[in-house]
Amino acid sequence: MEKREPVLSMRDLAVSFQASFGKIRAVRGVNMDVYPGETVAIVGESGSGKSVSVKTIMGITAPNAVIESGTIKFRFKENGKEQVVDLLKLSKKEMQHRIKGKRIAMVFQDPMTSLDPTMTIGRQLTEGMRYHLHLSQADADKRAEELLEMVGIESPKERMKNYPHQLSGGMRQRVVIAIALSCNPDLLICDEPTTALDVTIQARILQLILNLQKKLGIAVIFITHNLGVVAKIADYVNVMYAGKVVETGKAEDIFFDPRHPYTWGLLSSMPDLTGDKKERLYTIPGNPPNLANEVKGDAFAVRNPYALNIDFEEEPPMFEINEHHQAATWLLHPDAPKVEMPQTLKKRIEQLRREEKRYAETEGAYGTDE
Ligand SMILES: Nc1ncnc2c1ncn2[C@@H]1O[C@H](COP(=O)(O)OP(=O)(O)OP(=O)(O)O)[C@@H](O)[C@H]1O
Repeated sequence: MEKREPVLSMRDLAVSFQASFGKIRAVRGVNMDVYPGETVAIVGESGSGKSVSVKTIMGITAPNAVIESGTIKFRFKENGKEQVVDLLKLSKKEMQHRIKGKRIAMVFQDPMTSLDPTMTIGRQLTEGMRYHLHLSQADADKRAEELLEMVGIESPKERMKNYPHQLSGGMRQRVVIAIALSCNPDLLICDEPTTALDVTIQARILQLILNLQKKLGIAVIFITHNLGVVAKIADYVNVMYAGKVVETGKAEDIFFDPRHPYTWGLLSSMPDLTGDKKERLYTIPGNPPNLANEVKGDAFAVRNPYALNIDFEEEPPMFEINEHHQAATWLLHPDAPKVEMPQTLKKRIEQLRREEKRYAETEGAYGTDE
């Protein structure tokens, strides 16, 4: 069997920001692999470094960002030949010409940040195709119409003449997705793509991304702090805390066999995990650490009811649970005391399993595409 190679492979990425009071260590050594045709979710509380990690992939970090270390290898075909480049070594011009919008595209939370209010939808859709794919205006127009149709926009010919403000929020995000897909990227990065939309529209946009991902077979990195969303879309999950990935695994590892107490906390505090509205939810005590200070030991220790003495002294390495599941917690050290996840979480996971089974049996879609 042919060896599977990741489309994107991030190693030891560390990014900090220069602030007037010192350095903020926003991303502190992140590894991540994304394979063709698979969806990798990044989850974690606000400020855990999700956005900074993916913005670094695109080379769009803030001017005060400093890349302290790391490599981001990206594999793609160029002129029929396979290429592997370290995105961190490419110039701005090369990123613009060879990668951005062409081979890696991004969908942000607020569609208005990606759309130009002064340009028609048609022009915004065709620009990238003309620049990257060298299509004639007529061919680009034709493909733009097809793309709008694919993302579920009716009367595409008419819509092409509209300006962004003439569309609803949900429609605007569909247009952004169409633009992102217009040059057939190998990797699509979605940073909270549904958060700014109202709940019913959120489900539809999510279903759209899911359908397109399946249909086109592209790799997707999906950032969210909603684990309910992750359960529906992800093949792999990276749980981030204070600038690090603290647990990584297949979706079933993270949802059915979580090992890091932070993941336990996240799963216990997610309201839409099981859909039981009456359930009383857990809140992870305290706040994430201030990354302007040096972190000693495990950054989660002070909030962790299961912390061991060593957690306050030494940072835990990644312990392997199986070949695709790892977690950075001293609880997995062979000498650590046996600690189990909280009973209430165990019950939630059992309920989630039952729901998954029911969902699989009925093949029920949650939300529809239209
Ligand atoms: N330009 C900047 N200057 C200083 N600090 C920054 C800058 N950009 C981000 N940060 C800090 O970096 C850390 C990580 O931010 P990031 O946006 O990646 O978090 P996140 O996990 O994506 O959170 P959210 O879910 O709220 O988007 C935060 O502490 C944030 O305040």
